[in-house]
Amino acid sequence: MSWIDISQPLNHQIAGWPGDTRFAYKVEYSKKDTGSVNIGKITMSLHTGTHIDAPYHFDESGARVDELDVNLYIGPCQVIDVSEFQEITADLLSHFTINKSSRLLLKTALPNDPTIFPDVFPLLTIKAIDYLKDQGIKLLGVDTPSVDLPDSKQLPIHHHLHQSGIHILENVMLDHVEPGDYELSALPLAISDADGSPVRAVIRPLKGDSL
Ligand SMILES: Nc1ccccc1C(=O)C[C@H](N)C(=O)O
Ligand SMILES: [Zn+2]
Ligand SMILES: [Zn+2]
Repeated sequence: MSWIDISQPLNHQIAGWPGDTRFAYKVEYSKKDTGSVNIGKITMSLHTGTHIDAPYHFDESGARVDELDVNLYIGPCQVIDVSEFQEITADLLSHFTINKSSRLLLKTALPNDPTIFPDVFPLLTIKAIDYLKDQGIKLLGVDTPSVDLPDSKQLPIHHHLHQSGIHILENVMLDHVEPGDYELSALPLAISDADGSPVRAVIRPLKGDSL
């Protein structure tokens, strides 16, 4: 089975977080300059497009990107469709059979348009996070720019996920993905001390017995 890209393309059209560093790419040294090669340069917030949050993003003493276990970001995952709901509650999640893959991707009601920063998007309740913890989830992926409200200063959902041992992957694209069991690869870059990292997130269907 082939891999399916669930990453937002990094280009000049991508919607960044309001007020944060926009994505830019240019050929800083051209083949004409160097006589041999084109050398590109990017400028971006580490929270642009499909990315992971290191706990240090919201907690001064939290782990940095290079301290995170790479095994979190590769392995079995489940995609569930919660797109009928504006709030993701424990009750709603309890109607799905969550498998033991420890990685969960939520396909929410927010349509995938990397060029638009949405005003509102679905959020998890605190009890929903407790439920995911009880189900053994270690990595939660969402198709929204954040797991908290855009103007939140307290970031209750980030903190509660962290306290529950659940790591965060944001801005995946799932509109073209059917719910089901997959294998995920969404490795952060090896950036020392960083608060987050862009990832290339891909999934491929798992056969029934390979969990
Ligand atoms: N760039 C920002 C600037 C200010 C406040 C938040 C951000 C975020 O990127 C939030 C992020 N996406 C998050 O939820 O982890
Ligand atoms: Zn982030
Ligand atoms: Zn976040």
